[in-house]
Amino acid sequence: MSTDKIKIAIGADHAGFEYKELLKSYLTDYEVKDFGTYSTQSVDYPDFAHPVASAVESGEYAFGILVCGSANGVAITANKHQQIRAAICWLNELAALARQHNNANVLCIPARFVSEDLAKEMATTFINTPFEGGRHEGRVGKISC
Ligand SMILES: O=C(CO)[C@H](O)[C@H](O)[C@H](O)COP(=O)(O)O
Repeated sequence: MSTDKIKIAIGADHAGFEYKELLKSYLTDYEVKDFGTYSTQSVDYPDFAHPVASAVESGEYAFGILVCGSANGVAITANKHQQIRAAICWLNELAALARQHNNANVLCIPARFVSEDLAKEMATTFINTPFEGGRHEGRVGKISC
């Protein structure tokens, strides 16, 4: 039986693994697919950011959440995908603005720089904040070369 839950693709490297597990347990109102990594063993973040970005880019998943130590690596990787707008957020207001102004579809969380509670708050805010459109529509449209 299909669910009507919002579909979320989540991924992390070893530095984001524990936050990914925390978010999976927290985001029970959504259909969350875990693209790995699956332990704290050192791995390469592109190996997990690309599959999440592709899953969102395909349209199968509404949003992606990527977690690594600084969020820089996963964001740089995800933004290589033409249809991805990945935003690094370290304040809840930034998570809201990424959706409102940039129509971001991937949230990148710096696990080594934010609390567990803030990570959970940002994820919920990101998923539930609509894009404002209006003056932002044209700007976002100019992002893709
Ligand atoms: O974005 C990153 C790298 O640009 C992430 O922060 C990685 O999680 C980090 O580089 C991992 O560092 P480590 O010393 O290999 O754990």
